[in-house]
Amino acid sequence: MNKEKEKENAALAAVAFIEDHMVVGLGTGSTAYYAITAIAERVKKGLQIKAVPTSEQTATLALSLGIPLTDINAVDVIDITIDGADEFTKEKYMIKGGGGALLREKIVAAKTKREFIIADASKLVDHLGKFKLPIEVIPFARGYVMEELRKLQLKAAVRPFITDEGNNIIDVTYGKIEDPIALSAQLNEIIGVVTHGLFINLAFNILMGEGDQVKVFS
Ligand SMILES: O=C(CO)[C@H](O)[C@H](O)COP(=O)(O)O
Repeated sequence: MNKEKEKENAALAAVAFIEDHMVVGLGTGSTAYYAITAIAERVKKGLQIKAVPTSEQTATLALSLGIPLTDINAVDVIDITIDGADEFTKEKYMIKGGGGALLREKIVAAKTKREFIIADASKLVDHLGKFKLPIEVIPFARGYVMEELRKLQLKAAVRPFITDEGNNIIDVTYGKIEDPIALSAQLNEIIGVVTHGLFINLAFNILMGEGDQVKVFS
């Protein structure tokens, strides 16, 4: 079974949870794309939802497909969000932000009752860290944060990319993250860090396409 079919199967399984009048968070990336197009098909057939996009890229896509959007600050809660991940463990720890949308993705996830993460089977890992960890920093703090990471003897590189919030991203090579919870707290302490790509206790279910099945991590 190819990776694209696994992504699509996971996306379709998640989209089935959406009901009329829900507020739906729309993720960013190539896996979320399958969910967004499937949601658009249901909207065309009469599904009534309001959607909150996690990036400008997703907002543009959703609008082009006729999905009605709303402002995140105009809703109290998001019922369901469907988003991708760069890596995840069976404990539902994740690295996100490969596409640079981590800040809005994390805010949307925090405001969501049921966050469905969709992925193909290649994203499941025993330990996080093979994927470089994105850290979003305000531009003024870029040099300072790079220096702090150097002091920790970490390999870090500024990504040639500006986020939707006008910030920079530093990608850090860890190899293996032994304790994601401790690392998350440590990174949050660095002045100038807006957020990082470790998502802990934010996924409700992870739906992973594997062959022609969809495996659920809950
Ligand atoms: O966090 C993300 C974007 O910021 C994406 O969810 C993540 O990069 C996965 O993308 P893809 O589905 O294309 O592999």
